[in-house]
Amino acid sequence: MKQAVHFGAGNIGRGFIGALFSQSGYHVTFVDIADEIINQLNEEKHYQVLLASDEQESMTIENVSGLNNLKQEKEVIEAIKQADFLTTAIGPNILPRIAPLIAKGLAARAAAGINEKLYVIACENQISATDLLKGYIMEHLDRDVNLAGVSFLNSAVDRIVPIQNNQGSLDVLVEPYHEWVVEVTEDIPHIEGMKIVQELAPFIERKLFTVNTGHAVIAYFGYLGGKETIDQTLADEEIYKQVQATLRETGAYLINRYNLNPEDHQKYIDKIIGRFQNTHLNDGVTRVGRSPIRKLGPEDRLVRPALQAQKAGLSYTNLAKAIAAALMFDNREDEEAVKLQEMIQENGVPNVLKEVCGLEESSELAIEVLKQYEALK
Ligand SMILES: NC(=O)C1=CN([C@@H]2O[C@H](COP(=O)(O)OP(=O)(O)OC[C@H]3O[C@@H](n4cnc5c(N)ncnc54)[C@H](O)[C@@H]3O)[C@@H](O)[C@H]2O)C=CC1
Ligand SMILES: O=P(O)(O)OC[C@H]1O[C@](O)(CO)[C@@H](O)[C@@H]1O
Repeated sequence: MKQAVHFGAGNIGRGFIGALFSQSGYHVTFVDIADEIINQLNEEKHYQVLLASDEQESMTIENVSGLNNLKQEKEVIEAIKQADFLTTAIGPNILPRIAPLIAKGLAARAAAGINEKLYVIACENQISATDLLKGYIMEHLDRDVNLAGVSFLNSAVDRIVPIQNNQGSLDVLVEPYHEWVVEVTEDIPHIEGMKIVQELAPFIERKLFTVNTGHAVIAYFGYLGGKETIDQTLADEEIYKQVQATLRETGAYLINRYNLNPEDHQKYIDKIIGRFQNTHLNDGVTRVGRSPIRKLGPEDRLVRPALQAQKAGLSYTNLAKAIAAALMFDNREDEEAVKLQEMIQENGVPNVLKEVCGLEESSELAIEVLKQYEALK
């Protein structure tokens, strides 16, 4: 049987990427630090993916097992030796932590003279996540290790999978929509639901700066407004208009940059807003707003489109307002939110804009964000 090794047996791992491999006839070995999930995968050997829709369809995901990367290093290395695909959905900040073990697996493959193809794909909300992962792996590999059969492919993943409200069960509730786009310039085995493109940039920017920007706007304004979930927040007319105005700004940048058809792009935006309104998902604003330091990074969903819009002479006021709202995300349960608020308390917003967002104090965007921050306060 063909083999996929997937790091991260969480929501996207079980509810999206692992499920597609299983449905494509692969055995999926999930690698995770969560003992409970790993043990359950090995005992039950299957789980359900449930669609968040009126029809409540479900599908059984079989041929799955689990390994704990902290306790079963040898077994993970062996699984990587046998793998046809190695994927991750673990969070961009965790990639450096799993890279040493992946490097050991690749070195073991090379030492055993295994020349079969292995495709490595990081499935994270991050531009060029696989390139980043490759960089971390290379730091732990000797230069002479033969990687001839290994292809590192960048990708964009889009499926809303909320935090699961079913402690003790492997089943995952997911939205019906999904898109997995992989940048490939060679022949690659067919995987159900994987879309192949020659150039990923338009796809990942369109997705990050529409789905993720829109979601972030809802999450941060929803949090400020004391809302619990994304669909509840969107029912607030003022926030709904704020989301639309922000997506008009990212849309103008995307249309200009990638020569998109404006009508088609508006349809794309409308469809995404419809996905956010799904009442079956019960998706919390704190999940969607999680890790604000990462989300405020220079290459991420708020600052990058704002800077690009500014450079292109387009409006970015609403994006600046969203950045200001993100700076106010003071969820005590979120490690990064706590750190962000400490940074603001200790050094002030202009310093955070420089350190976290890469914005000089005198830059037009920093000045606009500060103005919006004061207004929101
Ligand atoms: N949930 C969603 O709707 C979407 C999430 N994504 C991206 O997918 C990635 C994963 O997100 P989720 O599945 O939502 O997160 P999650 O928290 O449900 O899953 C992450 C998994 O990684 C495991 N993990 C953490 N540290 C580890 C380590 N050092 N070694 C091995 N396993 C470790 C956790 O135990 C957990 O099971 C993130 O980059 C996210 O941005 C992308 C699209 C949609
Ligand atoms: O997973 P992240 O990057 O923390 O951000 C949450 C975002 O990711 C998603 O889970 C899926 O794209 C969205 O729901 C949301 O925009």
